[in-house]
Amino acid sequence: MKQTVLIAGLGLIGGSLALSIRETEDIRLIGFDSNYSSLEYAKMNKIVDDVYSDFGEAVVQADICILAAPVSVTVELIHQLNHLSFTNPLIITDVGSVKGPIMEAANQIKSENIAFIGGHPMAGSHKKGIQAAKKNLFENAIYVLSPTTSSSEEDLEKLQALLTPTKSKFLILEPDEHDEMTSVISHFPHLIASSLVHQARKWQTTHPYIPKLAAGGFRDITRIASSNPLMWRDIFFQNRSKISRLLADWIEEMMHLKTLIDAGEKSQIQEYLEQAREYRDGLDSRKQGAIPSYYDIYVDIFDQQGAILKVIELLAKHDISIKNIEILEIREGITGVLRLSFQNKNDQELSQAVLTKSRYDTVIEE
Ligand SMILES: NC(=O)C1=CN([C@@H]2O[C@H](COP(=O)(O)OP(=O)(O)OC[C@H]3O[C@@H](n4cnc5c(N)ncnc54)[C@H](O)[C@@H]3O)[C@@H](O)[C@H]2O)C=CC1
Ligand SMILES: O=C(O)C(=O)Cc1ccc(O)cc1
Repeated sequence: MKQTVLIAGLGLIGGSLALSIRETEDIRLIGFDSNYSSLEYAKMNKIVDDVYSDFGEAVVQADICILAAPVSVTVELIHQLNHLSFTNPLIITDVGSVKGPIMEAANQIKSENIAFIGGHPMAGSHKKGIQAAKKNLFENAIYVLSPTTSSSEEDLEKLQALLTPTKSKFLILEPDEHDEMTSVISHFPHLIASSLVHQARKWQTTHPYIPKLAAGGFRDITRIASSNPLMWRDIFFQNRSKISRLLADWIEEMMHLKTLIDAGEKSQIQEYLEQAREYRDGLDSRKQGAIPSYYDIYVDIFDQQGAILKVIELLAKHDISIKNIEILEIREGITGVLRLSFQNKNDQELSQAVLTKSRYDTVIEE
């Protein structure tokens, strides 16, 4: 019998999940969103079979429901469940970047027919909305699952089976442990990235060349500051106690660094940098990182008109999808370097073969 799967919140993450599971046999995929144009887009592009603008009407039909709205909305939707009646078993999961408040709301679900399993696919982008959704967004990413006392082993297996087409890697975590770790490796770095951008903006008033000088390093470390402010506001608010603790630690760490800098402690500063480099280099993010790094290739190009386009066209001809492109260095008349990022090793290796055949110099850093 066909299972009905509801995705509540058809944005970047909900839309990407829909795209990766929609070809599964024997499921009817339905979507709910408060934004009418997202519903229309999802229906027009056959991302889901049917759309609903009323959560209650949609969720009572579902066998599995994925809540993919902002964290605070997800909490509200969970509370709404207590005003509905469920006659058949229903597995509910979510995709929220913070688990604590969502699991707290889930613990208050009254219906015995609902099994709740927290979830968080650890991949995304700075874009938002269903138009930015991608079928392979979660490939190779960690997908955190947090079962509750309301869910059985069989429920967990059913959910994992549904999510298998995402090609992500499941990791079972306690919600609090999840929130602690994501505050360190995702939420807090985001705050710092935004603060660095603010610092540069302040200095620009007296140093107008700052934007021209902002090179690869500044761009690398502040990339995530270009993400969706509404979503991140919600994340900071929902995980504020953990983030505040990290801020206090960070301020202490900065004070320590200031002491070293003010005292001109060369050797201690070098040791600090060496220790950081050692730890950073040891993080083999492809094997153990929560947020996977992409598979990169560095390509030498010459500063000629259309040089970048030629590389892109060459790869497109071979149906290779590029996840990200960055120009690392290009000055007039001089060789530049393009960093191309791919979703998986296969695309990375295929691209290298294609580019080498066309006489490009490429490097893959191990
Ligand atoms: N963007 C990212 O990189 C990642 C986001 N997440 C989590 O995924 C969730 C969704 O984020 P995105 O898809 O990026 O955001 P988005 O802004 O692309 O999508 C959110 C969707 O929720 C809908 N929505 C907002 N309020 C609603 C309401 N009251 N009722 C019904 N629908 C409503 C919006 O119309 C939109 O379609 C968030 O909880 C976020 O923490 C998880 C992993 C990565
Ligand atoms: O693009 C990046 O580096 C991200 O940080 C994506 C991301 C954003 C939010 C999440 O909860 C998980 C992953």
